[in-house]
Amino acid sequence: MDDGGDGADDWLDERTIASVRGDVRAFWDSLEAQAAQNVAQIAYSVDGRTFAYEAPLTASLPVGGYVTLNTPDERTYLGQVVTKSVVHREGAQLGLDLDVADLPGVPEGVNLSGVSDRLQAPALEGTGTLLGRVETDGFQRPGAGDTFHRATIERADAALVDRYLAGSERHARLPIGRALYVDGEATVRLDAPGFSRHTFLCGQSGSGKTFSLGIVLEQLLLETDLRIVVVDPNSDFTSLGQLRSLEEVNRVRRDPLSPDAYDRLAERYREATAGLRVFRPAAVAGDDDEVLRLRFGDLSRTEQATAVGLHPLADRAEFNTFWHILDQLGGRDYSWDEVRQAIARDYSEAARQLGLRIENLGIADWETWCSRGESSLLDTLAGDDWRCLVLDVGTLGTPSERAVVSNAVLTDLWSRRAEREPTLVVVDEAHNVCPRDPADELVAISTEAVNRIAAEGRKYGQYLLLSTQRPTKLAENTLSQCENLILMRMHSRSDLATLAGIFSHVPTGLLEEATGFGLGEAVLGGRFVQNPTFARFDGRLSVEGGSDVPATWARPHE
Ligand SMILES: Nc1ncnc2c1ncn2[C@@H]1O[C@H](COP(=O)(O)OP(=O)(O)OP(=O)(O)O)[C@@H](O)[C@H]1O
Repeated sequence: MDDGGDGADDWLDERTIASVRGDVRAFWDSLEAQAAQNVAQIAYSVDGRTFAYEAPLTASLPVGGYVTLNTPDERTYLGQVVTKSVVHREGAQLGLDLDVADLPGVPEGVNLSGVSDRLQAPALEGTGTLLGRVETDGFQRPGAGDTFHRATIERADAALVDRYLAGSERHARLPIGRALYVDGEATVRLDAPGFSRHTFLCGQSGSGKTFSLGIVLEQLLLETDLRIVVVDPNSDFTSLGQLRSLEEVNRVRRDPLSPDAYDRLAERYREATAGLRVFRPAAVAGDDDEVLRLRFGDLSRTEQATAVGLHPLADRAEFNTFWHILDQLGGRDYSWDEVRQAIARDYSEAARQLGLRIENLGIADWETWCSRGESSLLDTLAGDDWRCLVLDVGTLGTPSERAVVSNAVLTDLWSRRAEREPTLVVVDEAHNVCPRDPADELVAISTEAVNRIAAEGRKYGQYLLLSTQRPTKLAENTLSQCENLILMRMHSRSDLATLAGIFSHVPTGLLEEATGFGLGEAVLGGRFVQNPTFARFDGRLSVEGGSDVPATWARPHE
């Protein structure tokens, strides 16, 4: 730009032209804004199962959210948005014919006629699932005849969503929280029979897995008769039988309980947890707990040999001596002390080596072992005077002790499969019990035991609920047998891709929402929900066990 001397007129001309350009741009922008506003909010379905929609950019249609679709022939459907993307639609071709010749400062010969361009209108496009045709008495599953064109689409009313989520009353339903992306309150309930499939609960640290698992266990106790065994590595469920105070219950609930409702609930919870037995190591067991102990004879021969680190070929002589000593003890009710005494009475070199091995490994010092006459955890498991067993393995002294207890329980449960007693086996931090790459022989045994239940347990009434932070840490065979998914906050794209491969009944677009979840939020998929459902877990009743360290260290300094 030349702005000096005789060029002043040119400068004026350019400024005028810039101003005209600005006006034209503003006019154009206003046309595009109008075009964007005028995008129709409509949907169509060509198969009666799914729908596609378009909507203005500002329409509030979150992925996972519920929508109602009203067709021109007055049918109403409830749907769920599964994908959403922004597209730039081509609008009308507009031509400009501006007469600028008379504007002051416009040089002769400048002409703005014949300028033409195409309007661009950004819009939302996406797809969804048709969940049901709304009838006066409920929802009809849509079929091939449920196709439509140009239905209106808008966010569904909370009452309608609540009605849909209430499901059928033919079987127990477990209220676990509130539906997400609903303008109002809609309760999410899990279908109790869905727990006859294995369940995988997954989310990164601090996403609320343990809290949510607690809610699921409380509701299973309250609403069903399913037996539950919890392998609890962080002492998180040792207080499962203790109801929070009314004030504490209401602190973690959206809809507060009245004192009367709390009293009624407390009574029901007392009854539901009457058969709850918490087993903890002797050093930490309280008055209401039982001592977590095993008899050495409870273990299978393989577990016994693995516990003392013996390999049948690499340690031929010691292994053989050990085997003979156990044979001589006979039966299965011998204690660890008796095994040690029998080894001490044997003066062979192999027995001496065996004694040294046991001493060096420190196995004799494990607090897990019963003395003769003391009852073992497996005695309780064999009886029928329990409803739920919580095994606080986390407080045991060594990883080997934890593995031996988990192995004994899992192997024993499997050996009782012919009893066909429906039992849910809950393993928190499951990557320690059935990891993808077992670190040692003891963990290899527990991995195998969980794999067995995962593969064949269902037909004997043995169901798994496995919780962990990362799916890739869990044994692949086990994970691939899980049908139910509770996915909480998860940032890792590769972990989400793994889940998408296994839980293909949950659309990938819905799984990806997990990257933005807040505390306690989850997407639920599988047999215990009618369709993938977004929820915030809400309403924990019992006291949390191993709580996080409070962040008092981060208080601002005075
Ligand atoms: N839905 C919820 N409502 C209120 N508080 C919650 C909720 N979910 C979790 N919390 C609280 O958030 C904290 C972290 O939750 P939690 O221990 O369940 O996370 P986590 O995913 O199990 O973590 P980690 O994998 O590290 O054990 C706890 O103090 C818990 O009380």
